[in-house]
Amino acid sequence: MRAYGRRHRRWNRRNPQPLLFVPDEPLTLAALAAVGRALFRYRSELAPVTAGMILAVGGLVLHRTHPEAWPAVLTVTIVAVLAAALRGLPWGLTRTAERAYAATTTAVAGSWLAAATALGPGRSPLLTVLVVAVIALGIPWWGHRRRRARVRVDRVINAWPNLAEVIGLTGSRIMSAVVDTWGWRARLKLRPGQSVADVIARVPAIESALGTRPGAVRVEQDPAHAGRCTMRVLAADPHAGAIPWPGPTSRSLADPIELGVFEDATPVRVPLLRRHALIGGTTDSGKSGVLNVVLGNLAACTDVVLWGIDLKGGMELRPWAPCLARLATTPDEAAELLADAVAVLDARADAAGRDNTRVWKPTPTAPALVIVIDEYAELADTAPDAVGHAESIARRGRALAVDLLAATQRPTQKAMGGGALRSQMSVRVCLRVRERRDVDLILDKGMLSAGWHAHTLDAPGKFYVLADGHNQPRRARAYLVTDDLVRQTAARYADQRPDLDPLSRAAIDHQPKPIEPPRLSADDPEQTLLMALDQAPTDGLTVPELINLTGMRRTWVYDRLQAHAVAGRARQVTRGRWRA
Ligand SMILES: Nc1ncnc2c1ncn2[C@@H]1O[C@H](COP(=O)(O)OP(=O)(O)OP(=O)(O)O)[C@@H](O)[C@H]1O
Repeated sequence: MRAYGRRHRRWNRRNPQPLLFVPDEPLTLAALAAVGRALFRYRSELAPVTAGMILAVGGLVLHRTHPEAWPAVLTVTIVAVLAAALRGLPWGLTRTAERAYAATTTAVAGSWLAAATALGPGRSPLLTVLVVAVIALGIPWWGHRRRRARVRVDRVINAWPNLAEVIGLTGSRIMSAVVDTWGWRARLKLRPGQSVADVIARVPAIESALGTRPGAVRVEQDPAHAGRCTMRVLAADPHAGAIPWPGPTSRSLADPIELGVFEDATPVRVPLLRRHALIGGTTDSGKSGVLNVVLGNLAACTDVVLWGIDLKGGMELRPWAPCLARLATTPDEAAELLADAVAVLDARADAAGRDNTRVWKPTPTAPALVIVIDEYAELADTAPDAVGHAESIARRGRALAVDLLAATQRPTQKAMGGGALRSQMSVRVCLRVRERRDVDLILDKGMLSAGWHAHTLDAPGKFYVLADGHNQPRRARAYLVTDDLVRQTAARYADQRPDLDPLSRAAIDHQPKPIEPPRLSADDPEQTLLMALDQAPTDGLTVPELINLTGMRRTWVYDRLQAHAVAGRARQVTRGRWRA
């Protein structure tokens, strides 16, 4: 190209020449350049054809110059086939299918070259065989998912400088990129002055520029360098389906609890010993689901006594009753339970002071006490006295192994009884929230702008976790503990539950009320439900009453009621009240 306007030399700085360019090379050269660029761009797709052409030319040259060299060609082929099949060499292939493909292709290509060296590539049917082989071996190549992904990534890397300019990240560079099971990830080096917050703020623009689905891009800070980050592009959502709970992995409170899995399939392990935990999220975001995973693990720990507070009439925690030493379902019971926990705390603090020990080390004979509270806001509203006790436990409980685990929809100042409690909770699990600002309420100030975008979580059980060892906004999904698994797990570990140590027991100056068993008792909850519906009063029973009677979870009761309604075995008398 050259600048237009040799005839307009009079143009100078004051009267600038319009910036017009015309090609000064012939059209054929421009066309050749375009074809060359296209061949280079599609070099991966064209690789089988290119290989076929190289073989044809190679065969011709060898036949003309060294026709007697075909045994040497065959020997090299055998060595190359063995290297590809056994070691994946020279491409470093690890998968069996890829090694088999490489070995087959090498064997076919080498045999053809040996034949062409001896006989000449023009000898019938060698050319036909070559064309058929290129097509037959090309099909798996063209269809190979990882190869196509790699090509796409290469193109993005090449186009990144332009894309970055459009997105508003001018000067950033992709340093390396790797294709993985779920998509690909790249290490980004930012221009001096740019920060990861700038990249996070531009995630929707990046998704648009890369042409991905919305919500496909994740950005993680490089812990070692403020000007670097990892950008993950997920071709498909690894958390699209529910992940079944594999069963308890902890045997002691000292073991971290496995809540679910991150998007790269690594498990989410959260330490709970000497930590209070807050689980927040809007309604139906999966708070009880996370509580179930935690309870399922704690039920298997022989050094923890579990107490529960569930002011929804025991709807969520009653199924765990066999493993709970106490369950409060009314505000008065909750206040009493927390007061007793403070008494335990005081006794332990006294003992620790006398013995000059700083921390209470949980053992099966001197277990920790974990108090699980479902819907903390309800407690703050209906039992304000209890809030003072909860705050006292939050402030002093960690060293003495009395921990709180609270779930709530919105941990506002009011709901958290002033916020003193929240500030003591060092494990935060944030499920889907309705309003963006709730992210900062549940996690901490500034977390929303730091990339903890819980308002974009799109399925129950998806969460972000902030805890020791988890300070990056990585999405995870909690395991799903089905109602049947809750029942089985609670029944399995019921006999192994430890009692409080004598010191703590003595601190509680009254005999706690035993957990009320369900009024009807058939072994099969399905039978219990049908009996309850049969014997229900004329205005029917509410769902919480049915949960109480069957000992099953809300979702189970709803599902069974729908099924019985369809089969004509149950009907809704008025809204929310059921009978046979
Ligand atoms: N990890 C999970 N994977 C898949 N589905 C889940 C998961 N956790 C919960 N769910 C489903 O989401 C629904 C709501 O879950 P859950 O009752 O735990 O929500 P919640 O936040 O406790 O609701 P609420 O605020 O009304 O008590 C249920 O149908 C449950 O089966």
